This record gives sequence, C-alpha cells and structure tokens, in this order.
Amino acid sequence: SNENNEVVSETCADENASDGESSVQSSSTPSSLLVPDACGIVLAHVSENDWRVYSLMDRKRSSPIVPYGDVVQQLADMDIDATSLSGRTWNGQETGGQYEGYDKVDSLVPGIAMMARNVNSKKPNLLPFVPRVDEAGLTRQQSPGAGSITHYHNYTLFFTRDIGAGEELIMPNRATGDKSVRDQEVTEEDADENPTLFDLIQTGYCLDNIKPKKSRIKDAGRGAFATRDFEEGTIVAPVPVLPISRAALEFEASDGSPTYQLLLNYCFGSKDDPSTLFYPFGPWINLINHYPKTNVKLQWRNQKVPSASKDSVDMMMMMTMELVATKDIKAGEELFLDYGSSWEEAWHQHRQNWEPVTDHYSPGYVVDDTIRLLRTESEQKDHPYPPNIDTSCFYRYSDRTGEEKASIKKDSSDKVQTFQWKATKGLYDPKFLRPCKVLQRKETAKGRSGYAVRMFNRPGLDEAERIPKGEMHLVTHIPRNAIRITDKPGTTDQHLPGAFRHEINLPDDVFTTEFMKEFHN
Ligand SMILES: C[S@@+](CC[C@H](N)C(=O)[O-])C[C@H]1O[C@@H](n2cnc3c(N)ncnc32)[C@H](O)[C@@H]1O
Repeated sequence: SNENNEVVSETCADENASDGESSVQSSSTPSSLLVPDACGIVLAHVSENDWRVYSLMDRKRSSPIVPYGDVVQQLADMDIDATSLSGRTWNGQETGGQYEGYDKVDSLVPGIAMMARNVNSKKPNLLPFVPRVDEAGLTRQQSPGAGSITHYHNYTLFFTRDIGAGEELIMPNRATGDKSVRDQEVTEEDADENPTLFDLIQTGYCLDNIKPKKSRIKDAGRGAFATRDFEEGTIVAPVPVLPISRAALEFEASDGSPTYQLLLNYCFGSKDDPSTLFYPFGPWINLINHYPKTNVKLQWRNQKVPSASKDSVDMMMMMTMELVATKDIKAGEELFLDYGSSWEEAWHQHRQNWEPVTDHYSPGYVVDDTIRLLRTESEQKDHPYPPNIDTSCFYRYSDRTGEEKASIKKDSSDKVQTFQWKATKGLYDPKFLRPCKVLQRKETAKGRSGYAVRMFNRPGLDEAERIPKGEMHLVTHIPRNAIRITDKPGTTDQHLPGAFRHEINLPDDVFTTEFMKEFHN
C-alpha cells in the first residue's frame, strides 16, 4: 500500500501543477499554514463555527478519497446522548460493529467522515465502505496490547460522483442522537459561500498528510505515518476535540470488573483534572503512538488557549487543536507523540502484570475465514464452535414480495413462516447482518452448500427489519457467503478483563490550569 500511495501522490502533484494554482502560494503566507503541493483534501474554517472539507483537485466517481481509511471506535452500551458525542456517532450496524455491545452500539468515525458536513440540504458525495476488522497482531494469547486498540480500521470513503477542484465534500447523514448538531452550526448568511481554490490553499488545513500502517513499536498495533516531508514547525493536521467526562466512559469488562470504554485510550487528558477528557478526531491522528523521541506535538489552534465558558460547554462546543512537526519529518516516517510519564508508567505496569489468555478463543473474523461448511445446530452439539462464536445472516425482512406477504398464514395458531432467501441489491451491507441459527445443510453435486436457518432480531436493527414478536421466521436456500461467523456480544477483545486502559496526557501548556478549571464544575 506504500507504493500505491506514492503513485497517487504523484498523480495528484501533476494535476495540481497543471492548474497553475499551487505556484500562486505566496511567500508571505506563514509556512506553518501552507497546504502542501500534492495535498488533495483540505479543511477550511468558513467562519469560527462553520468548517468544511473541500477537494483540491478533480476526482472521479467511485475512487477512494485517499487509498486508505481511518479507524472506527465502537462504543458499547453507552449513553451517548448525555455527552457531547450526541449527534456525532452512528448506529453501530453502519460500521459492522453491532455485536460489540449487548443492547446498543454506537460508532465514532473520526477523520474526514466526522469532519465533513452532513447537512440535509446538500446531496452527499461521499460514501464509506465497510471497515476492515483485525487485531493488528495483538492477540490475547500473545500480546499485552490485546484489547487496547480498536479492531476497526481502514474505513475508506469513496466519491459517489465526479468531483471538481474546490467542491465541498458532503457525508450522508447517519448520525444517531441529536441529528441537528452539524446543521445548527450553519447559519443563513454563510449558506453557500464557498472559498476559492486560492483561499483553500492559503488558509486551509491539509487533511491527507498522514496514513495508517502497522506501527514500528512492539505491541502498539497500528501507527500514523507521514505521507510527505514536513519541515519543523509545519502543521501536520487539524485536530478538533470534543470534551467528554471520564465518568461517561466507565464500563464493565466481560467478567463484570470495572474498567473504561476502549475510547479512553484515544482521549486526551490533563494532570490537573482527570475528570474531563477530550476526544480528538483529526484525520488519522488517533493512530499516533507514544514514543519518547517525538516528532510531533499538539497545540491549540492559532496557539490560543480557547476560553471554555460554561455556555460553550453547555452547547457541547468543539474546539480545534493543531498537530505540529517538532522536527523535520521525512515521508514514510512514523509520527510519535509524548503521552506523558503517567501513561508510560501505567503501560510499564501493565506489561509486567500481563498474562496470556489460555481459554479456547478465536475471533469471529478468523473462524469465518477458516470454515467452509457450516455446522447445523445439532452437529454443533458434538463439535461446538469456540464459545465466543455465533452465526449471522445477511437478510432483509423488508424484501419480501407482496405475494409472499399475502401468503402469510393468518391463522394465529401457526406462527411459523418460511421464506426463500434471495440476493437483492445492497444486501451485503453490515446493517442487514443479524443472528441466525443453522438448522439444515444441503450440498449439491457441485459441492455448493445451501442452508436453512432460523432468523432472529438483534438490538439496533431498523424497525422495518424486525420480525414480529412470536413469529418463528425460517429462511431457506441461503448460500455460505450470506452467512457470517460473528462474535457473541461482549466477547471481543475490547471487553477483555484487564485490557490496558489509559488516556493520553498532554502537557500543562496545552491543558492550562485555567482552561481545565473552566471545565470543572
Ligand atoms: C491513540 S491509540 C494509538 C493507535 C493504536 N496503536 C491503534 O492501533 O489504534 C493509543 C493506544 O495505542 C497503544 N500504544 C501507543 N503507544 C504505545 C507504545 N509506545 N507501546 C505500546 N502500546 C502503545 C496503546 O494501546 C494505547 O492505549
């Protein structure tokens, strides 16, 4: 993917040069604000509370906005609406995270997905594809890092149509909770004033300076790498942050022991006031690991500590930081922040106490790859799957034809309904994945298998997809590829007892005593 990216950057550089715009960058602009030549996407603050994402070049429909994606954090059974994350999370089923909780899962989609507007008055031109899921090598049998990083990554955004240079990028509105959050920030006056390409290059923040890759640090998982060279003092990424209380992240591991949501590991905190944390969602900045020899640091936007008045906290305000190069960085280098000494001590302690898990466990995505023929419920009595494993089917209850609906037996004594599975457009979207139990397997002469299953509901399923209470819903002729081996709720690594949890501590000159006092009440 390294080579891939290089190729893309080159093409971008050419396009940029040919429109003559990049040579206009005047030397009077402070170098710390200059958008790099090959940059493809920028964030522009149209006004203080209205910031938007723009493409700096012509782009083709169906191409990824960059050839890799950001991480997704799954919030398990959390009361989002009591926090400033309300209206900024998605239903967990949109990202395939529906089994990460018992009752309710919400997804945070940091980076461009959360930064681009999703105003209802505008047609979206971005669409995410399903994220990849894996432990980045940190298995619970082998690594003290197991359960300390999100398994959901590479959540790539694609253009839904051709895009011209200077066009705003718009996300589909999938927010749960207070859906009006981003709409509210758009006032009548600034309705459709788009900055010129020249303005974007002069005053924007480049959003594709960082890419994800496996970290060079042992047990750290994935890391953030520079996509181009940076001089010391250059801004690498804008980092909007949302305040969130530590109490909101309290959580129980699968054995009931008190811990925190995995999100804690991605939040910033201060020494002064451990009760208030800040969730950063700058592009790929969630992937920056700790290392004492740092090459980046965080500072407040324009180097001004914002005032956190009671009003703005009530409005669930968002503030912006900047990620700045503290030395010259070469393209391909990993970025490192200083997480602070208490983080370092906590990690050291955790390493010392860590013991490998020896239970029979294999994550759903691994078992799914391994198993060709699925076992029926009765076969599983003799040869069970690992205890954390469930089966799920891609199925749309709402797909039934009028004829099929009419044929539903009105006789209330017979609650068994049987349908034949069919592939329909868009069916393989993670939101149509739901629990199902395999009752029967039929193999054809060609070695293909077809299954009969009983379908179930799960929390978070759209209303139209729910099987009515009391109905036994059977579906036949399901192919193997429409059935997935999934994880039982509460069994994945982010629920693992004793998994490492610690926020990232930023220095006192970022979270000044005064600033933190304003948040504390
Ligand atoms: C903000 S995340 C960084 C991205 C993370 N590596 C990932 O793959 O998603 C912070 C977490 O990364 C891991 N991490 C960061 N720096 C580390 C280090 N120096 N050694 C071990 N783990 C580290 C820890 O699990 C930490 O809680």
